[in-house]
Amino acid sequence: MGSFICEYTGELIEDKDAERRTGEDEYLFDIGEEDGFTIDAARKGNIGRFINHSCSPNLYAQDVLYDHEDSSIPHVMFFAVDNIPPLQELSYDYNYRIDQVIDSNGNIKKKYCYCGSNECTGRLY
Ligand SMILES: C[S@@+](CC[C@H](N)C(=O)[O-])C[C@H]1O[C@@H](n2cnc3c(N)ncnc32)[C@H](O)[C@@H]1O
Repeated sequence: MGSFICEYTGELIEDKDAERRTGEDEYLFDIGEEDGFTIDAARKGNIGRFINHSCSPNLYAQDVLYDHEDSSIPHVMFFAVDNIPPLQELSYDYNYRIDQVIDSNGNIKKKYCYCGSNECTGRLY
C-alpha cells in the first residue's frame, strides 16, 4: 500500500491549448489546483499514458513537487491504494465531472465507462 508506481509524463501545455485539442483528448491530464496547465501524453509520454480509468481504482494520483516550487506545474505521480496482486490491471479515477467536457461546437461530450466495477457510474464524462 502506498507504493510508487510511475509518473504521468507528456507534453506540458496550457489549458487553452488543451481545449483546442478536443478531438484528440485521450491522453490529457489536467494538473494543478487552479486553471493553468495540462499534460498531453498523446505525442510524448511514458507507461502512465496506458493506465485506464476505473470507478474502483487501485491507484491514486498525487501532485509532487521535488525539483521546483511551482504548484501550477506539479509532477503527477501514481501510488498504490492497496496491495495489488500480480496481473491485476492498474487504474485510477480520471476525476472528470459529468457533462462538463465540451467539444469544439459547444456540445456536451459523453464517454461511457467500461471499467466493469460494481461501483461503476457508467460514464467517464
Ligand atoms: C490515457 S488513455 C488510457 C489508455 C488507452 N486505453 C490506450 O489503450 O492507449 C485514456 C483513454 O482510454 C480510454 N479509457 C480509459 N479508461 C476507460 C474506461 N474505464 N472506459 C472506457 N474507456 C476508457 C478512453 O478512450 C480514454 O480517453
